[in-house]
Amino acid sequence: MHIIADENIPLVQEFFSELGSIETLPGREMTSEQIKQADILLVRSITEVNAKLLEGTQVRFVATATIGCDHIDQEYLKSKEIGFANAPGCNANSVVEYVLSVLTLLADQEGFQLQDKTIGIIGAGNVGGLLQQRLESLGINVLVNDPPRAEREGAEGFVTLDELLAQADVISMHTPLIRTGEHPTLHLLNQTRIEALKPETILINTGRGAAIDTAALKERLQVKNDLFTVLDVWESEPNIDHELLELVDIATPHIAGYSLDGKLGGTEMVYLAVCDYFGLPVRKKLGQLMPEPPLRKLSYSSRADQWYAILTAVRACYDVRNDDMALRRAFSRAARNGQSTGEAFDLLRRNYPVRREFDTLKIQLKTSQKKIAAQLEKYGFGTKLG
Ligand SMILES: NC(=O)c1ccc[n+]([C@@H]2O[C@H](COP(=O)([O-])OP(=O)(O)OC[C@H]3O[C@@H](n4cnc5c(N)ncnc54)[C@H](O)[C@@H]3O)[C@@H](O)[C@H]2O)c1
Ligand SMILES: O=C(O)[C@H](O)[C@H](O)COP(=O)(O)O
Repeated sequence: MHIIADENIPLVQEFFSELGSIETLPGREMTSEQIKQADILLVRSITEVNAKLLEGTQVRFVATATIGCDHIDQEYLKSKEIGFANAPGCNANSVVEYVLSVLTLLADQEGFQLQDKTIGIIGAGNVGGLLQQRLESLGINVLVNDPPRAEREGAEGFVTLDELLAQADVISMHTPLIRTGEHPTLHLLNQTRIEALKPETILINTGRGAAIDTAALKERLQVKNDLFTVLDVWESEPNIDHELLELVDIATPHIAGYSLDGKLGGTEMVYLAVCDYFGLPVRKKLGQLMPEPPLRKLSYSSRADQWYAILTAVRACYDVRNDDMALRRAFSRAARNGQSTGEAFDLLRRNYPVRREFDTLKIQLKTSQKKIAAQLEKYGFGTKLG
């Protein structure tokens, strides 16, 4: 079998080489001509997979090593009996840790306690649901809006979008991009809803950029400048709106799900899906291909304060400010040199540094610090007393 894969799918050779020949290509520019001879096409979210790409090829199976599928024309695939898989939940924990990094940073900077805030989650699937669990275990009040789930499971435990927007101090968006149907998310936060946001609301979007109307958000920020905004995803990536970038407080290049753990999990999931589809034995396991690196250790004995321990641990693992700075620097450099900022956006994503998840950091504490250990564990860190 001939397999064509996006060049940014880690361990693709290691997982797939026994199944056939592998060719890797830049995902943004993949053409029908290039993939003509492929039996299997492995993509990430930057490749539009539709009739234009697949017509005239012999592709029999498409897999995306991502959670989101809005770049795939699944109806077309069905009509041509081409198999399909994505990687549900593969990087959910990474996104949750991104949000925790944002929240702890803001609480520290602005001097508030997370337990005093109401956090509204829009879209409570793998990512939003995990975030809800993590926040509730920390004693934070959470409101959830997810109409498809509310219809299936009953309204209890859910609020309407307008209730959430009116009550939440922090809004975290985790919806897929859905353009049609009963519950579309395209410009879910439209002008009216953006205007209705309470002053000082913290708005975080790690779902898909087009769930927010960029023009309306820009207008609110330009006219009132009274929101705190955190955007990881943008309309028209990689050619994002420069004025909006200047206006938001934390700006990152769609890397919330980019922990190494999340990316490799995505590769493993699509490998398993290919084996299943073609009835092939599963011969590779992530653990064999990438033995766990030794746990990193952090000693925490200097201060008895719980909050300081949390900040230290979160920052040691993932500090969102580094990604914000990298994006702004890359854009200034590109503008100075007359280069495309779209390319700079993609380059940052392609060369993203290794980021490990919270459970790979073990925090050594004194036996007297049991309470701190318990709190750190709720964030997902490993701890060791004594
Ligand atoms: N920034 C990143 O790096 C990153 C990483 C992973 C996923 N994502 C994005 O996050 C999205 C969500 O991921 P997930 O794993 O939780 O997906 P999921 O499919 O498990 O959950 C999505 C949830 O959104 C709900 N939903 C659908 N329409 C809605 C609407 N109109 N209003 C409110 N809720 C609605 C669904 O019912 C579902 O519960 C993905 O589709 C992807 O686009 C981004
Ligand atoms: O949907 C997803 O899984 C995420 O948005 C993922 O992080 C996207 O990464 P990309 O495919 O753009 O590299």
